[in-house]
Amino acid sequence: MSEVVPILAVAELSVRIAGLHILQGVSFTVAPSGVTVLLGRNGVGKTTTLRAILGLTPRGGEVRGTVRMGDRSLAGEPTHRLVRDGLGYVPEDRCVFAGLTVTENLRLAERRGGSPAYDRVFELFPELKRRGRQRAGSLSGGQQQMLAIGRVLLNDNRLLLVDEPTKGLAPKVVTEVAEVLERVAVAVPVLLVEQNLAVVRRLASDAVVLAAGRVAWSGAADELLREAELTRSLLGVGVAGESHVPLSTPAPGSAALSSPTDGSVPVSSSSDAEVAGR
Ligand SMILES: Nc1ncnc2c1ncn2[C@@H]1O[C@H](COP(=O)(O)OP(=O)(O)OP(=O)(O)O)[C@@H](O)[C@H]1O
Repeated sequence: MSEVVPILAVAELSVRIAGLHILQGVSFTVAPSGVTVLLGRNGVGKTTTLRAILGLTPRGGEVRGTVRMGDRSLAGEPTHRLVRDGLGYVPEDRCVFAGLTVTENLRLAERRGGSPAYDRVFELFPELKRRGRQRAGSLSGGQQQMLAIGRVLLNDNRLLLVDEPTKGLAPKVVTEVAEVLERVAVAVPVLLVEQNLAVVRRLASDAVVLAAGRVAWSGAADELLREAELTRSLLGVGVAGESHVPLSTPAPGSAALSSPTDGSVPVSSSSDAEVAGR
C-alpha cells in the first residue's frame, strides 16, 4: 500500500515568547484530506502552533523547527504569501471588520473571487447573502463565525487552519458550524483546534494532543475518543457516557492563566452527540 503524503509536516517546532518556552519541539503531520484535530488543555499552545505555522508569532518571539506544506518549506515566508499560496486561516477571535458590512468583509478577503466563488460561499451560508448589507459588528457570534469561514472560502485553499470555531456558541449553532466544516473538509484538508469533543467525534479523522509544550499523543481520533482513560489522562475529561466534554483544565505546568469559566468553555449539553448533530 502506498504511503499517504501529508499536506503539512511540522517538525521540532519550538516557540519562545516573552521568556516562556511555549512549544518545545512539537512534531506532527496533517493528512492530505479530512480533518486533523489539535487538542489539549487550555494554554498548552494550540493557537501558538497555528500562528507559528502562519508566520504570525509576535515580534520578539523566537521560532525554531521546520514546517513544510507539500515539498515547500514555510519557514520565514511572510504570512500574506502563505495565504496567497493556499494556507487559509480562520482565527479564534474571528477578526471580522465590525464597522463594515458583510459584503464589504467578503470583498476585502477576496483574492481571486469572482461569482463562482461567491456562489459557493452563499450556497454554504445563505444567511450571508441575506445579510449582505448588515454591519458585521451587529451579527450574532454564530453569524460572525460563518462570515469568518465564508471569507476564507472565497479563495482557493490547499489547507485550512481553523481555531476553535465553536467557542462560545449555542448548541444549535455549534451543530451548524460542524455541518459546514464537514462539507468544507470534503474539498480541503483542515487542521482544526477544537475543544468540543462531540464536534471532534463528528469531524476528525486524526488527532494530535499537546501537553506541556510537546505532542503527548497522536493517532486516529476515534481511537483517542474510544479510550476513556486515555482521554481523561491527556485532556482531563471523560468521554464515554459523559454528558459534556469541557477541556478547560489548564495543563499542568502550563503558563495559562485562562479561566475555565470565562465564557470560552466548550458547549455542554445533556447529549454531546446531539450538540454535534448526530
Ligand atoms: N504573546 C504572548 N505573550 C505572552 N504569553 C503568550 C503569548 N501568546 C501566548 N502566550 C502564552 O502561551 C501559552 C499558550 O497559549 P495558546 O493561546 O497557544 O494556548 P491554547 O492551547 O490555544 O489555549 P486555549 O485553549 O486556552 O485557547 C499560554 O500560557 C499563553 O498565555
